[in-house]
Amino acid sequence: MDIIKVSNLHTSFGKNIVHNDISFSVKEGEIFGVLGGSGSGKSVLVKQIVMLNQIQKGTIKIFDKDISKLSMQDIEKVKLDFSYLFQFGALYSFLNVIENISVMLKEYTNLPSSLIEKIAYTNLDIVGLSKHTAKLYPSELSGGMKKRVALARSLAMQPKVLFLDEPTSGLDPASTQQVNELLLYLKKNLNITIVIITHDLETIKTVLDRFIIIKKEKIFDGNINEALNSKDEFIQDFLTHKKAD
Ligand SMILES: Nc1ncnc2c1ncn2[C@@H]1O[C@H](COP(=O)(O)OP(=O)(O)OP(=O)(O)O)[C@@H](O)[C@H]1O
Repeated sequence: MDIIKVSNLHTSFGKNIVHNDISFSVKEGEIFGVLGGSGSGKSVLVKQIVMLNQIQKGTIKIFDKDISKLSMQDIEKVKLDFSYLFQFGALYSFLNVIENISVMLKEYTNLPSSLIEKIAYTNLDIVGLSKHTAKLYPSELSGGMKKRVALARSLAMQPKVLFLDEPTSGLDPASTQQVNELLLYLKKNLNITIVIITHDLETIKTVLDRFIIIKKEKIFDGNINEALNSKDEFIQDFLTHKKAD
């Protein structure tokens, strides 16, 4: 089943044409990548899907519903099924780890605080952090740990679709590998669809089920083997990082 279906999307800012007739779909349960060089419109595209940016031309369907035709009530409902982790998804510096993970639950649910704490600890465990980290403040965490806490906060609301903008940016290779393993673990153990913006070759090769590459137009749609077999020079350069940044 298609969870997201983007059709004939056109986006421009003044004379800057960012998306020229982009269509693709994301299937339930897959880890899907949105790839492209810097400024190619990846973030704008994902923000249009999560309804933070306006669609100028074209349609986006979520769970088979055209998002431009949703009622305010439906928009709120769909937004609860989504979790969007920004590139620099900052933690609240004045809250400890477990409080950071609980923030959304406190704001958007009426659950008793004892249950919220339980859910927060469960998600701390899911992202591979021990309960000894629960009372630490963000300034006491490594970059990789901060990413895990931000991920735990996103997962706490039990989203159907998780959107991640550069989940491994700024991490060393070992932490990158750990986050990649975590994403595969989430896919296997939680019933979740993940859409990732990434430049990271390791993530592209080991984590993504399928991906698109955009460069105004969609220039690729498929899996890593298909991409590696492509005769397109841009795609080959992209996959060897000559053009990814
Ligand atoms: N609100 C806006 N007004 C004008 N131009 C915008 C706006 N938002 C984005 N852009 C332009 O749209 C283009 C795509 O931006 P976007 O942030 O989606 O790129 P990206 O592919 O995510 O880049 P990066 O990999 O560097 O994060 C850029 O040229 C950017 O300057």
